[in-house]
Amino acid sequence: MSFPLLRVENLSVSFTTYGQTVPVLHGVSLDVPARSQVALVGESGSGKTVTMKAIMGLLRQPPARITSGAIYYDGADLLTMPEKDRLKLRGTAMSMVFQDPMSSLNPVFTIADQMATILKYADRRLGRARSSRDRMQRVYDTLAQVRMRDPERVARAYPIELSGGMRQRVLIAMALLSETDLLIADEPGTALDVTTQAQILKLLRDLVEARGLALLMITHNLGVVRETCNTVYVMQKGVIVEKGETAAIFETPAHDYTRSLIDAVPRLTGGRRFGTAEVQS
Ligand SMILES: Nc1ncnc2c1ncn2[C@@H]1O[C@H](COP(=O)(O)OP(=O)(O)OP(=O)(O)O)[C@@H](O)[C@H]1O
Repeated sequence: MSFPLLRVENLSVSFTTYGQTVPVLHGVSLDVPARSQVALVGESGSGKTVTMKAIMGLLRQPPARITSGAIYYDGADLLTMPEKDRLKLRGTAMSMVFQDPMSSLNPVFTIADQMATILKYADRRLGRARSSRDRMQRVYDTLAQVRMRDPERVARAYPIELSGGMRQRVLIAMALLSETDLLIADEPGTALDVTTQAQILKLLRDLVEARGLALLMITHNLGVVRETCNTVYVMQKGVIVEKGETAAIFETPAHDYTRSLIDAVPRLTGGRRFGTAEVQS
């Protein structure tokens, strides 16, 4: 059997709180082939974050419990492999870009400190030797790759000294530090104004394409999907209700729920789409 880079197969998860068990994912399956850009879209509470956490091994069990399924990375089941092998993959083969830069960056350390630490751990996990000078050079180079004009100044800064857009770019740089094959992005730029978010999404798409990475984008916004992904999985109440090429999904959505997500797409140009009519603000 040939596997895509990432395959989630028949994944079911439930949560037990106050003695009550509530299933939240019901047999979720999705594929992310190498070098593809795939979106998992659904409204708040549909189960996107739980899916992402299960993939990254960040689901706390309990209260969560994976009741069925498998998650294959490069053909190996992440759910049954020894924890040390899984840790090796996280932050090296697959990395995350989080949506909220302020809570993902440590306010008391400079950007350089935080990036160098990530690099140090990635090097250690991969058994790679690198001097601290080489490490700093790599930090500057990576900041330049996310289009920071003055990487050395940014590296010296504390998170509070940077704008929201710059902080989001730092998070992308952090995810790129390791030679990752798969980037999982959780609504990057959501907290930013639409123009800055559009720049962040373009940057992400350019980097993913230039480096031949696979991208799994998690979002509630089909507008973000249109900017970044070729394939879409639509999730509702823990079930994948529709899957298809992005253009086809926008053209002929098969599911009522998908149609309602399309109708709710905020325009990056300002304005909003209601049905087929476009209203400019
Ligand atoms: N720790 C938890 N304990 C109990 N239930 C949880 C927990 N985490 C998530 N859930 C439930 O799982 C379901 C899916 O939540 P999830 O966070 O994956 O949604 P989401 O699609 O990512 O939403 P959002 O876009 O708001 O982040 C929700 O019903 C939520 O209440």
